[in-house]
Amino acid sequence: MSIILGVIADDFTGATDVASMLVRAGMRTVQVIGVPAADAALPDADAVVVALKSRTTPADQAVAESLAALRWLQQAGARQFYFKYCSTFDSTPAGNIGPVAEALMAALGADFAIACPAFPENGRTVFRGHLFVGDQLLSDSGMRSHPLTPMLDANLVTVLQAQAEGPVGLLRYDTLARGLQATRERIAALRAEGVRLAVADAVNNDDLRVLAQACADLPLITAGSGVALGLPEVYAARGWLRPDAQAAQLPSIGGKAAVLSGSCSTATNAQVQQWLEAGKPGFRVDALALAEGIDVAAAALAWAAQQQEPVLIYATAAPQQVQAVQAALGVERAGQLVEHCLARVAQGLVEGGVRRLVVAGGETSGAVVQALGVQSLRIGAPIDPGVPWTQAQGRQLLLALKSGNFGGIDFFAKALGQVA
Ligand SMILES: Nc1ncnc2c1ncn2[C@@H]1O[C@H](COP(=O)(O)OP(=O)(O)O)[C@@H](O)[C@H]1O
Ligand SMILES: O=C(O)[C@@H](O)C(=O)COP(=O)(O)O
Repeated sequence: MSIILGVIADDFTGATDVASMLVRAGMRTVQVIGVPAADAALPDADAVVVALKSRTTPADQAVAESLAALRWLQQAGARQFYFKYCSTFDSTPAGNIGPVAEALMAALGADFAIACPAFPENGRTVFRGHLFVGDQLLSDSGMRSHPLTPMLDANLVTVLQAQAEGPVGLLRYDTLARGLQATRERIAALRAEGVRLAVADAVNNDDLRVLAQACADLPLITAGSGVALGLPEVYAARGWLRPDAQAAQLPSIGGKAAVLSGSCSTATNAQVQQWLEAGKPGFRVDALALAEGIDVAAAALAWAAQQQEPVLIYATAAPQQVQAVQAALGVERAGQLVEHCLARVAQGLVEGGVRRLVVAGGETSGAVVQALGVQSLRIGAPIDPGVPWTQAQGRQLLLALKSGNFGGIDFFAKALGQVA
């Protein structure tokens, strides 16, 4: 049987987030790492999420990879497509949300798509086109000082218009509140006005469900993971999907456990601090030492081998420390040095018997998963909203890829506790 939904995700944690949303509602979902070979076996699933690492690459590269993912998903028989980006709309004036969305639309012959990063369960809401993180505007939140994609404007219409060639409009909360018919009519009016991408408000899950239904006949949805919450219901109503209550089952896997953290988000900083304050073992990766050529990965692995309990190895640092490192090394070099180090540590840990690994940070997870040679992930139950345990397919290895800003303060211990 061919798949129903084909998702193109711009980073690896974002991919597990949207996959988790689909699995939760009974859609059997597989996440593949990168675009599979043309002759690769088709996963037995209702939805396939292609995880790219295209959020911060040059826009033309992100477009090319996303189009390759689209072609593969089309060949796999997908009936609808979904471009998943971050619930905090992580991007730069050069992209990559606008260019990728427009390229996918062109390839699908679509004249309209919504753009909605809302994920109310995790505090991301869109109101009058402005993105809130909890009670703060995006631009007042910790995303202001993100190492790679600082978000300085909460007005998504402005942010997206700077990245897009076609006109960007707004689909407002008061239309959604009037229900499906009103939303469909507004979409028709926006299309008639020539709007090609419309930022959609959503302040709660009901809004997301209305959006999912209103977009049921559009070839492409562009969104965070939130809108996906309403899709299984749409597909079930069409008779395409029989929800599977076992969709989130993973085997239990014994062996050592560890946590790697390269995210510098507010949430991850608090999670790392809590772990250390609880007296659990932690090793700090010093980015400046990496730049001096010191073999920090080897030191971290030697230290980890001496510990009896699960370890945390982290580069996570407060915004001022990150800025100081970036001033010394440059943003890209600092990021790459840290990612490369944590990826090597992951390889060493797995070689040393670690079978349950939590990784914090999207780019970091991308580097780790690639270094471990993982090709696809089966998605399990969520630990906290948006972060499921996953199993590297065909391997005795469980991975929890945590989006930087997701998870409660005790996330690391909670995650490990669930698969102890
Ligand atoms: N101490 C540090 N100094 C500079 N850059 C860092 C430091 N720690 C981590 N980084 C880099 O910051 C980036 C964090 O991005 P990511 O892993 O996607 O986290 P998030 O999910 O919070 O966005 C990565 O490129 C990582 O290598
Ligand atoms: O939508 C989200 O917030 C996440 O799924 C996501 O994409 C997070 O990315 P990182 O913060 O870079 O992990």
